Amino acid sequence: MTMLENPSIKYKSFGQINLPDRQWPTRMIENAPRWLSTDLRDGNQSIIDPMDAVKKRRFFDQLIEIGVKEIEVGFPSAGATEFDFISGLVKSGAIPDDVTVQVLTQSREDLIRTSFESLEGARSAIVHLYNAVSPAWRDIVFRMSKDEVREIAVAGAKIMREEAAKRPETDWHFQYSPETFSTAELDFSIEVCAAVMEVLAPTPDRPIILNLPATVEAATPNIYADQIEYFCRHLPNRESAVISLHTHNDRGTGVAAAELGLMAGADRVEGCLFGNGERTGNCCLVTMALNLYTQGINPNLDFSDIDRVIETVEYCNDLPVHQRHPYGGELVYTAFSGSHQDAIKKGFEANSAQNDQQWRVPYLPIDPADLGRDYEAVIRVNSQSGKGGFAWVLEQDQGLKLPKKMQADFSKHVQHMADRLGRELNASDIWEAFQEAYHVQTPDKHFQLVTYEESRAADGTRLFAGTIAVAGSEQSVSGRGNGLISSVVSTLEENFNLDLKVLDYTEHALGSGRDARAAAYLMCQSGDRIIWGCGIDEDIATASVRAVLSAANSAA
Ligand SMILES: CC(=O)SCCNC(=O)CCNC(=O)[C@H](O)C(C)(C)COP(=O)(O)OP(=O)(O)OC[C@H]1O[C@@H](n2cnc3c(N)ncnc32)[C@H](O)[C@@H]1OP(=O)(O)O
Ligand SMILES: CC(C)C(=O)C(=O)O
Repeated sequence: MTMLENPSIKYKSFGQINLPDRQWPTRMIENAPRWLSTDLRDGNQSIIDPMDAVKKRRFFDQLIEIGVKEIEVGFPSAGATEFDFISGLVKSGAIPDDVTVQVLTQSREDLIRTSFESLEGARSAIVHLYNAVSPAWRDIVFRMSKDEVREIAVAGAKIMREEAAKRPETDWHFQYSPETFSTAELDFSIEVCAAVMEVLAPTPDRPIILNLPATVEAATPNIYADQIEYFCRHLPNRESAVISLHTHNDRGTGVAAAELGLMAGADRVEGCLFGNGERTGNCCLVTMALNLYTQGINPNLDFSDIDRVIETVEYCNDLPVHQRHPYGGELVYTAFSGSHQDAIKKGFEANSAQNDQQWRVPYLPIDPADLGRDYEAVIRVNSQSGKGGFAWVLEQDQGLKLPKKMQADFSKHVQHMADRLGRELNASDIWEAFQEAYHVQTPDKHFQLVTYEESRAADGTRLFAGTIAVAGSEQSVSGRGNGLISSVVSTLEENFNLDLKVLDYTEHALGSGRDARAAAYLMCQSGDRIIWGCGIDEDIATASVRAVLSAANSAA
């Protein structure tokens, strides 16, 4: 092979479809399509080690749990593993009444007959026949004329009709795919499909499924949409056909093509979870469905525990789901960077304060909780993070709502830890940094609270008395009146030679029920330093005394 100076000359533009009055660009998707999962066929045929029966069954059960109602369970004539799995599944009674299984076959007599045999006893099933129709396959693979290629399909359809008639106990449905549809002449695809329809005689009540594959994605998604609209407009007896889409992702736009294909008039979408499939994969059903969800359309598929779905898919396919895969990837809701974290934190606060249910959180197109992801997936802290990030983690993990100015103070400690460790900080790292920075319940500190009691004098005045351990030895502190904090501060100043001026104080309840506690935050000036303290205890009064001691420890 010689190297060309400009290899792009090997390829030529796909060109346009002659459809000047195309309607799809002004249409919207308004309803969920019918979904077919081809994970157990197109997905399975493209993985290094095809699934065994155990994996296939686990995948099948997962699809049922998600709510997929049409499932291509395999290619029965591929071999004993496939045949036995399909036949076993049919006989096991594991196919729910509202689920229809589908099998794929080339248009070859022996393979079609084997496919029907595998479905013996099924309540209802779809037999899916295919043959390629585009010029390259006609010339290179079949070495046949158009008429001969059309005849492959017609002959196959006749055998399907015959095999179905032999087994009237099953509710048979037929599907035909003009494989390589998107690179074939549209009028020829229509001609072949119409010929198949003549044999199988579909009606509006018992329609045929015509599945129009972009077997290899070769053009922009608008071209595929044009092809679908053209096909729908020119197919004779259109009302007796369900138009199904089967896109691949060679150009990275398999989902986009399927979305535009729905606007162009299709009724059904075939694909695989997380886009598994030949080469770059099939249309990703997760992305497709959740894209609808974010437009206010119920996709009729349940991804509320997406991690469980990922676990199944990764186990059965033995392939990882990429961390950035739309909706499911481990990192797709995660913000590490400061300004993103700040906006997300504010978004969550605004979202919980608003009355309507409209989701409006910057940087998050979907509520991760809808897919079973919790706060840990959303904000993660490393050296790129800002105060919004760790404040969010502390709030979610410990319930602490740090005052804004204290966040800035704590930020230095977090930055220091992130730089020192050179890795992401998890919730327990941040909590450890916080406890260390503010001497929260650290037993080796200068000032420790030993006892604290509160009572009322006869005239109602608040009295408090406590014991502080200072560098190992115990000292009493006491005070009266409402100025609990200032009393403790002045006791400390008088007895322990401390210089603390209280600048700001906030407190809030922490947790609820039997776990209810309180947190108090204190900002003080000591000389020319600004010092923060934090106290956490069962009641506000004790928490605030602890906050004073926390600040005192920093000042000491
Ligand atoms: C785009 C898609 O994903 S299509 C689905 C593809 N999936 C699979 O192939 C997985 C399962 N397949 C298999 O296990 C095997 O292909 C089998 C067992 C079904 C058949 O194997 P083989 O008999 O060795 O045939 P093979 O698949 O190599 O096909 C080659 C022959 O079938 C013909 N052929 C290919 N597709 C079709 C078709 N859809 N209809 C009719 N004939 C076809 C080819 O032209 C070729 O004919 P030739 O031998 O006269 O040149
Ligand atoms: C058999 C058909 C539907 C197929 O898998 C494809 O064209 O990709």
